[in-house]
Amino acid sequence: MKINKPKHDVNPDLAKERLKCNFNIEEVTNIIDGGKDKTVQRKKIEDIALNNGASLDEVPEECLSIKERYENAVRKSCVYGNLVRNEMLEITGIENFESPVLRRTADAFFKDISPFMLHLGMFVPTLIGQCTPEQTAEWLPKALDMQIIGAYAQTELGHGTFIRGLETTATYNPEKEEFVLHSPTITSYKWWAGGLGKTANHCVVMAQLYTQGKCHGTHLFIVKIRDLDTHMPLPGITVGEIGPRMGFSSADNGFLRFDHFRIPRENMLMKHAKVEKDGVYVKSAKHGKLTYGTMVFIRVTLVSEMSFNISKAATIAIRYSAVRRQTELRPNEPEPQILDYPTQQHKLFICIATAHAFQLTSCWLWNTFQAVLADMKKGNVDTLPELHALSSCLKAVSTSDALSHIEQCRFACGGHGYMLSSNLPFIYSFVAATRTYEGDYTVLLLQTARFLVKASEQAEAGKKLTQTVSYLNRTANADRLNWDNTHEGIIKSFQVIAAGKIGQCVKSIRDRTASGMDYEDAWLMTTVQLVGAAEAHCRAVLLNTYWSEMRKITEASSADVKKVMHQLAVLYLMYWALEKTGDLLKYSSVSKKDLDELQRRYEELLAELRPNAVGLVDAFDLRDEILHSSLGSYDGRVYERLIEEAHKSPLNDEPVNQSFHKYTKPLMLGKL
Ligand SMILES: CCCCCCCCCC/C=C\CCCC(=O)SCCNC(=O)CCNC(=O)[C@H](O)C(C)(C)COP(=O)(O)OP(=O)(O)OC[C@H]1O[C@@H](n2cnc3c(N)ncnc32)[C@H](O)[C@@H]1OP(=O)(O)O
Ligand SMILES: Cc1cc2nc3c(=O)[nH]c(=O)nc-3n(C[C@H](O)[C@H](O)[C@H](O)COP(=O)(O)OP(=O)(O)OC[C@H]3O[C@@H](n4cnc5c(N)ncnc54)[C@H](O)[C@@H]3O)c2cc1C
Repeated sequence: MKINKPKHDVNPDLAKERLKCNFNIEEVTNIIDGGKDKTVQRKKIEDIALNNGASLDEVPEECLSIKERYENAVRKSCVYGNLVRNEMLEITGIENFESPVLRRTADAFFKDISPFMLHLGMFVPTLIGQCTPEQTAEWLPKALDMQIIGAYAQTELGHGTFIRGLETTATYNPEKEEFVLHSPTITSYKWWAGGLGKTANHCVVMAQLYTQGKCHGTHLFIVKIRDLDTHMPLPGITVGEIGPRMGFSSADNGFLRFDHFRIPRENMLMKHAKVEKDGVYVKSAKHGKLTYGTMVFIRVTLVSEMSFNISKAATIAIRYSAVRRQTELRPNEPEPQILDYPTQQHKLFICIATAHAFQLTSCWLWNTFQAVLADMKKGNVDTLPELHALSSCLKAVSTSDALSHIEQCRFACGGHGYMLSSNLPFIYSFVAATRTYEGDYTVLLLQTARFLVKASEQAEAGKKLTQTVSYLNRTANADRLNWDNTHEGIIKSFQVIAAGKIGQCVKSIRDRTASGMDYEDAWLMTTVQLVGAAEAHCRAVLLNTYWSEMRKITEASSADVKKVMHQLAVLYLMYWALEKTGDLLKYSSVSKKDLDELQRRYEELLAELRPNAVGLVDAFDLRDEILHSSLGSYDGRVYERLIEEAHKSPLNDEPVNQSFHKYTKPLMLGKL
């Protein structure tokens, strides 16, 4: 495999690590990419995007002022957008405009975030999923060609989670065949939408639809908010940026207020429900929640996004841990590489395994999503609730796990991991937002719990359940599972834990209603348990999917690759079994002796994986331009890069800062 040759000598410790690797790295890269041809395609696209140096910043993004950072990000977005439009989409095919390969190259341009991200990330998918064929013909080519730039304005100052509580109104006027968009209260300001503040000239707006004097709930509208030539906000539109936040600092998350702003009837996105010219409302024939489709789509894509982010953090932390030496183990012996500490391996090897677990699960989820879309095309929406439950819990758990693993990667890099030049803080703050946006963690797990409680009741009634909950048919009446210390045994025990927790939730709700509580209160009182049950279900799905997909995908692999992929999956199973010993003790016959044995095997496995650690992160094949890290580059020149980055700090532009003469010296002389 062609590796982008480092310009400098590779750090000797890192070079030695690469000699130790006992499997074919290229083979693993091909598995991650989804095949050899996909690796070739990805590399071709990366060469187009990255070889001309357009992504490089003279001054690091983080050293710029807010305005400069935004302006620089727009500049790079335009260069990048142009490359996507003119060269990259030709290779992926226009239908793959959200291919992870494009997503990956975008990271080389933006340490933080592109102000255009939501244009391709949400605006375009909404047009694809919510427009009639006529609307698609009108809007989509312009959006894909970037003649118009869009945002997705759903959340308001007062409501994000509870979509039915949104207050923006769209009132239909049949005489003029127009909708009037209005923000009636301060809490109805649209708030948060990425790219809305300064970049977008259009946006998709979620608003309460009124026609013939009746409210029909939230629907989507496409709205032009700025003049295409001058970029000035149109009359009736107040738009701006919401201010600095934890991350997302090179983008313009926006606010938007409508003052009786008129749009043509054709601007309601009418694939599912519509308003006729005379004002008659025609509801969706298929399902009431199809306007939420973009959210489901993004939740599905976020699982692969989390795999990518963990793989970046793991690459940085593992390469750094191979270079970094700290603390004598024995007097007069060289300090060991910190990667030799089992505690360090415990923090980091699970990250490699999780990146693979999420990647394989995301492919499986994507196929499930495509199958549901195909069903819906034929008018069958029966599979939608399961997809909603699955995408909700996988989005919640993958973003939450990614966040804690990335934080562990930062801890694993000690003080240097706190430097922005390590890139770990950027990765962390980006992923921190994913736990909240597109549906908060708790809220989404409670959506899954609704589905699980219904499924449990169906299992109780002897009905056959769909695939992801079919374990409830087998385990509904099981009390404590007989512990079986095999891989399949661990997966089964997680299914029994999930079934036990769901059963306990159903019992709590029933006990509470039997004692006089109404159903809503009984549900509310049980929500802490319900969140735990949905998380347990998600763990069972993740473990089962990772294990079975790993076995499938490595069927034709070489023996060494099979072995290392198998070791990672076993590590994942054991890690989670040990994390959840309390649940295992409660729901299975596992003994202290069994758990001690599991712990011993886990520690041995860390040691077995140790020689392959650097090879495994090299297999993610993340170019230095994408990693943006002083600690994680391929050549391991950690200390040299930290010093080079320090010299880029604007505070080092002059030997004495003016504040000394203005403030410090007068203070020292008692003249302040
Ligand atoms: C180069 C390419 C780059 C690509 C990059 C990709 C990465 C993209 C990054 C994007 C970056 C930032 C994006 C951030 C964007 C946003 O955050 S947009 C805003 C997102 N907002 C949310 O997610 C809000 C969360 N809230 C909800 O989803 C719903 O309100 C909630 C589900 C919580 C409840 O909805 P209600 O309308 O109140 O519904 P209920 O009455 O509770 O439920 C009724 C039944 O409907 C079922 N339901 C709900 N949602 C769905 C759904 N989506 N699909 C199918 N079914 C659904 C629900 O379960 C109930 O069913 P039941 O009655 O139990 O059978
Ligand atoms: C970086 C970023 C980018 C974003 N981009 C966009 C965008 O482009 N477009 C857009 O429309 N929106 C966007 N959002 C908004 C985002 O979708 C919402 O913030 C998110 O859905 C959470 O909603 P909320 O802010 O109303 O939180 P809240 O719902 O107010 O949550 C606050 C707390 O209350 C809890 N809670 C709320 N409801 C319940 C319940 N029913 N049961 C139990 N607990 C509950 C939550 O768990 C949480 O702990 C973005 C947000 C961020 C942070």
